Order: sequence, then C-alpha cells, then structure tokens
Amino acid sequence: MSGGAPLPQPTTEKILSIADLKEAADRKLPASAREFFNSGSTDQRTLHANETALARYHLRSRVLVNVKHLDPSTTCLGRRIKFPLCCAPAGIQGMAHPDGEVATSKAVRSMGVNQAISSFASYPVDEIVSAGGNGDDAPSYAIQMYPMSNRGLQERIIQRAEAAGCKAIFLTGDSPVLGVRYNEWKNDFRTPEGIGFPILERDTKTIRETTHDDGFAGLNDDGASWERDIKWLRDRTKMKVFVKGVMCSEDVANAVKWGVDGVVVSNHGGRQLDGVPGTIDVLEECVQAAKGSSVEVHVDGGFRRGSDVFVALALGAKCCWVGRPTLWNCDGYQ
Ligand SMILES: Cc1cc2nc3c(=O)[nH]c(=O)nc-3n(C[C@H](O)[C@H](O)[C@H](O)COP(=O)(O)O)c2cc1C
Ligand SMILES: CCCCCCC(=O)C(=O)O
Repeated sequence: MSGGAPLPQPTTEKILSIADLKEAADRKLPASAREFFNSGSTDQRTLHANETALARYHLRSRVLVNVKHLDPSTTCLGRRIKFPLCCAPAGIQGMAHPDGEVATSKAVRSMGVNQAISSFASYPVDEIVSAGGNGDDAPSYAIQMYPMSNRGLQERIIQRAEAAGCKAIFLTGDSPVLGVRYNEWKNDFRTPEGIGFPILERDTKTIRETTHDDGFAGLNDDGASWERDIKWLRDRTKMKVFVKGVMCSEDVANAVKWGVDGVVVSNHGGRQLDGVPGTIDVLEECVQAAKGSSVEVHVDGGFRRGSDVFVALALGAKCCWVGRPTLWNCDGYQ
C-alpha cells in the first residue's frame, strides 16, 4: 500500500482478548524471545492442533436458566481456587518481565488461583513461593521437574521445593529429549545475559555457553519409567505427584497402577512430539480411564477463552492450565 494518511494509532491499547494480548506481546519482544515463547516443534502441527481442536467444539446452550449466582470455584492442589484455570510451568519467565515467576506468583495470588513452577524458572523456588504471601489466600504451588540424570540435584530440588511449601511435583514425562524446535536452531537461541536457572543450580555463564539442546541433554534422564521414577519420588517426598504430558488412556491406566495423584493431559503446548493430537481430543478417553480411581485429570494446551475451559470441564477435567498467555502479559527485556 502506498500514499494516503498514516493509519491512526490507538493512544491506549485495549486488550480485550488473549489474541490482543499475544499481539501486544509480539510487538514488545525481540524475535528470538518471541519465537521461543510462541513456537512449537518441527512443523508445529500439534501447536496448531491445540487451538483448532478446541474451536471444533460447540456449546449446547440452554435458556431461561437462573444465572444470578454462579460459582466457578473448584479445588486444586489442596485449596479452593476461584476458577478452574491456573498458570502452567513455563521456563525462563525472566525473558517476559524482569520479575519473571515472582510476578506470576503475585498475579496468581490476586486472581485466587495456583501456579506450577518450571525447573527452568528464572528465580529460586522459595522467592517465587514467598511472593504469594501467607494465609488462606496464599496460592498453592507445584514444582515441575523432569526425571534427571543427576539424582543428587533432583533430590535437592525436591527438598527445597518442599521446604518452600510446594504442594505437588509435576513430573514432566514427555521430554526424554528436547523437542526439535527450528526457531531455536535458526536463532541460535541463548538465554539472555543475566538470567540463570537457579532451581537447576545453573548460572548465566554456564547456560549461555551451551545451546538449549545441549543444556537439556545434560540434565534429563532418557531412561525414565513409571516403575522406577514414581516410587523414587514417593520415597523422597510427601508432596503430591502428578505426571504431566499424558496423552492417552493407557498412560492414565499407568498413573492409576503406579498410584500417582493426578495427570496433566498435555502435549507441552506443541513443543515436544509434533504430530500428537490437540489435548481436548484425548481428554475424554483420559477421563474415562481415570474413572473409579483417585487420579485427578487436569489439562492444558491452547486454552484461550472461558468457553474453552468450560468445554474441558464438560468433558470431565478437574482444572485447566495455561502457559503462553501468562508470558504474553509481558514487558519484554532489554
Ligand atoms: C516458553 C514455554 C516454556 C515452557 N517450559 C516448560 C517447562 O519448563 N516444563 C514443562 O513441563 N512445560 C513447559 N512448558 C509447557 C507448559 O507447561 C504447557 O504445557 C503449555 O504451555 C500449555 O500450552 P499453552 O501454551 O497453549 O497454554 C512451556 C511452555 C512454553 C510456552
Ligand atoms: C535448556 C532448555 C530450556 C528449556 C526450557 C523449557 C522449555 O522450553 C520447555 O519445556 O518447553
């Protein structure tokens, strides 16, 4: 387009939807951070499947129903939360805002919901948890971790999380290796200067010397299994154990068999195995497989509006989680 007057620019940005929030974030973040947050693995089929699958579900509405007093609250990680949507573990939040996961902690407190803390958080677990304050309104926290090859480090992470007051471990089971993320390779993505992984006891210098692929490979144990890793955790902690990344009924049956407290139906926001379906399309089979057991079924992946959450609840989920929308509420970094 050429000529004509320049289009008027809004003086105050109105964020009315998660799509608006994403657009605003896209303008604030440098390309490497934006792509790291937004992208998925290889062809990004699964990334897109999360949202397109949700869009296929339609609501069967009713009329003349008294909706004066509605209560969307539920219980999650041992407390009543105001509505069934919490902040999923997403690493390197210091790249979205200098206060990173500490800011997220304050936000979940003010919204009356819970937070899961990535082991790749930019802040130590005790700082994040204490930012949520004390008392009845304090959020519950889960510490996310991968099965690790350094068992000593994994034990220290568990002990520090338990001492900080975390209520659960989210053991991410879908990442024996890091997903193939072309954006990270193209951008030679490195965690920015000044941001460390304190939970993993890694400082900026060490992190920046390795590519993400290499950094991940040194930490994760690709020999993990239900029989080995659930018992190993149970022997070391009183925190609840959830397995994150479950995508089929067979693995929910494993969760029941090995006595975990819950599963998060998740494809890691399309960042791990590309080609698996949108999570909403496997939720029902997972809920059915957990029936009659004490295993709670939670879900994440592409939730962008209240009615998406409603669909998941209608299909039997206990609670939904979001990753990217938290990051899109960002300031960027210099
Ligand atoms: C930038 C980013 C970092 C993430 N880091 C982790 C992580 O460290 N551990 C983990 O289990 N999941 C991680 N996830 C996946 C989220 O926990 C969650 O499964 C996913 O983001 C949900 O999809 P959504 O972003 O569409 O809401 C990450 C996601 C993003 C976008
Ligand atoms: C050194 C690897 C950083 C991975 C951070 C977490 C993440 O991107 C994901 O799990 O997805």
